[in-house]
Amino acid sequence: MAERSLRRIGVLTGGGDAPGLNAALRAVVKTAILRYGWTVIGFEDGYEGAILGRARQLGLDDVRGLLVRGGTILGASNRANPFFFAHPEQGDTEPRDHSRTLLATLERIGIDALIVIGGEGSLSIAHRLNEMGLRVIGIPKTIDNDVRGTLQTIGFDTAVTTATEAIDRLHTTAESHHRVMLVELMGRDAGWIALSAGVAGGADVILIPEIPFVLDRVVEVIRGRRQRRRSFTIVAVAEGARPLDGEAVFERTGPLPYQRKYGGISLVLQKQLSRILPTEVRAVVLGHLQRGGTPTPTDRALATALGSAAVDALADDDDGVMVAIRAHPAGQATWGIVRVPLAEVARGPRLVPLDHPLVRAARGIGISFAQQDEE
Ligand SMILES: Nc1ncnc2c1ncn2[C@@H]1O[C@H](COP(=O)(O)OP(=O)(O)OP(=O)(O)O)[C@@H](O)[C@H]1O
Ligand SMILES: O=P(O)(O)OC[C@H]1O[C@](O)(CO)[C@@H](O)[C@@H]1O
Ligand SMILES: [Mg+2]
Repeated sequence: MAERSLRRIGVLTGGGDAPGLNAALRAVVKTAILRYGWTVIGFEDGYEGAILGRARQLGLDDVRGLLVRGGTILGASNRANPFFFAHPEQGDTEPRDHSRTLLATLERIGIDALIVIGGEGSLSIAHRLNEMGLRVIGIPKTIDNDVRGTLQTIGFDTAVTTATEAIDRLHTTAESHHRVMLVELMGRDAGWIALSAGVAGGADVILIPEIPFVLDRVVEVIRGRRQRRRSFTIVAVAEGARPLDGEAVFERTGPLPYQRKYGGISLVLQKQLSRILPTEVRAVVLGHLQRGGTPTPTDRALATALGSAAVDALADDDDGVMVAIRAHPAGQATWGIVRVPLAEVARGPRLVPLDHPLVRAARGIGISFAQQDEE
């Protein structure tokens, strides 16, 4: 039987943490033990633990209470990349390719297959390791929701819930003080959080990386609202948003193209708008509040379904795939689980399509994206 051929599986949580990671770990461990009788080894701090051999067995007692707990009991890392890693015990002064070190570590610990719970970055790494012969199953998690092949990632719903609540709160104070409030939301190169929370929170302007903005258009919206006796304006800004004639605001964290840390666009806009407008303009960077705290019921359910399905995929002898959420083709349920090749996931981040129904609806109700040719 397939389930007897796999006895000892590894699991790690890569990239930034996200609410629901622990719920996914719980589902992996419980399904592996209760349904298949396997042993589960958890690697600490993402790929770092898999390279350095920092690992521990996870039993049923270790995952008790995890459904509602934010973060990840294994620790995470959004820096440790086995293909570009400075090994502390091998005297590396510069990062180099340690993918073979990782494979040797897994072999030494006796891992048959690895479940990688990660975002687009960690799953791209998982794809490369799979090409080198490691048996891998991916689970999509990231508050950014930027993973190809799945409708939704674990953590996104919680981040949008937190961001929406923040916009709701900013509304009342903005209105009382007749201010322009800019709220900067995470998401890297994708605008999913800003779009979803912006629409759900009733923002007046939404700036996302997929639609480069024109500052004059933002000014026009604020002035237009004042003329209609709306004395305040809420602007939801994705951290990766960029002006049509300029660049996003980020720091480089390394030489590779994806080694960027976004943040600060709302403060730049605050200064620019303050120079032009008589109105008071304030900026709020919501930051890691979006990644913290207990997962929403939706994220708990997705994490449980995806975690359990990843173990089933291994039991079916599947390999090199990510378990994903798709609209249910037969329509008996609102969603179903499919398996998507990691090669597809590694093609790059999933950005907001310009014809997305939320973009259309936002425009329909008068929300501005500050686009150059906007009506
Ligand atoms: N396209 C890529 N190919 C290979 N490695 C990547 C890629 N993008 C990012 N990485 C590396 O993968 C690791 C994790 O990436 P990243 O920080 O983007 O997290 P993630 O898995 O996408 O999750 P999250 O976006 O939620 O933080 C980092 O070491 C990063 O340098
Ligand atoms: O925790 P750090 O290293 O500041 O990373 C922040 C980044 O991670 C994310 O929260 C998740 O990918 C992004 O939205 C954000 O740009
Ligand atoms: Mg990512």
